[in-house]
Amino acid sequence: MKRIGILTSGGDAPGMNACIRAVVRTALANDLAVVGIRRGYTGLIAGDAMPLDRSAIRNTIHLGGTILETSRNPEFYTREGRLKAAAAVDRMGLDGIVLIGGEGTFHGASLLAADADTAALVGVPASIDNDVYGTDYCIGFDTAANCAVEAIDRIRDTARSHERLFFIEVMGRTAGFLALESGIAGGAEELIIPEEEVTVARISDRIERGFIIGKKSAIVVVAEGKTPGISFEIAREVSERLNFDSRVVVLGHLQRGGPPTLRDRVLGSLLGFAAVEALMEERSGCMVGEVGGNLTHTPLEETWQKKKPLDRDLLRIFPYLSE
Ligand SMILES: Nc1ncnc2c1ncn2[C@@H]1O[C@H](COP(=O)(O)OP(=O)(O)OP(=O)(O)O)[C@@H](O)[C@H]1O
Ligand SMILES: O=P(O)(O)OC[C@H]1O[C@](O)(CO)[C@@H](O)[C@@H]1O
Repeated sequence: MKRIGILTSGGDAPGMNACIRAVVRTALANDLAVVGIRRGYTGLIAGDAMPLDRSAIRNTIHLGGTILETSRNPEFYTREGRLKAAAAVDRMGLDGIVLIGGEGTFHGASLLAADADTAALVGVPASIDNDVYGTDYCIGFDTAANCAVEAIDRIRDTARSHERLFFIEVMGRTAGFLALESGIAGGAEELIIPEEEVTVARISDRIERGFIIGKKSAIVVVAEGKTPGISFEIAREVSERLNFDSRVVVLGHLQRGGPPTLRDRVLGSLLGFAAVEALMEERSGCMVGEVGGNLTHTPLEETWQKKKPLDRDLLRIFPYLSE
């Protein structure tokens, strides 16, 4: 292992820069050359790389987003696109690549490894959705969840003052991690997550029960699921059923930006170090993660083929604490 590349792919996540910084510093300390590949798989296909030295990553640990930029690249879904990427990896003379991204990024990486005899590939989980199997937390989740809790706190002030029902939609394409943890921490009255069957009748009944026992306002946290903006329809139906005024707030991309929390900086640093260590141990086709406080290596295929479950205990306590 002499020369490695690093890229960020999929949605940006706060803490990606801490991870890039850790990869660069660990690699340089071990006499490996590092190049940054710009804009995820778009840059990999184009061979768009820049040398990364100590000055490139200095003063970046506190920055949200990704200094390498990122993309969602349609061409990588095709074998032809991935073969172009493999050819570019050869041209760039890379022995290994650290891929920082989510489950889609690792799905693409697994297919790249199957299509071509290419550089060693090691993934680092980074997604505010936290939906990657093989790690308790993904880089970026903690910052996004704290952003959602702050928003819920602010909305609670106005909800209480006006005696209103609010639907707050958080991100999480097919996963309820953000909704569950921010809902518990923000004291939400109800949760709507893709992992659970939910009906307008159930939501309405729960809110009504709260009113009967003396609540004057309520907050429902909704995971966007596959349909961002779904909260507007749900809010309309619940409002009609209860004959009670409601408002909707979609947090959207607000949750993806901002300085990473301590947890995301530490996780990014740890997993960046671990990724370079894995490459030096001649591992390939795996993702580094942290499970139960231990560093782990999970085959890339498992990271997207297996479904990461929500914390059962958090799901169990929610109905008791929300009443
Ligand atoms: N099934 C797939 N086959 C080939 N490439 C894929 C596949 N899924 C995703 N990719 C590639 O990986 C990129 C990133 O995936 P995706 O957009 O799903 O984000 P992600 O890594 O899951 O991150 P996030 O959780 O933030 O959305 C895609 O734009 C595409 O280039
Ligand atoms: O930036 P885009 O392409 O709008 O992606 C939005 C999606 O990305 C995620 O934020 C994950 O990064 C999902 O929760 C959301 O559905």
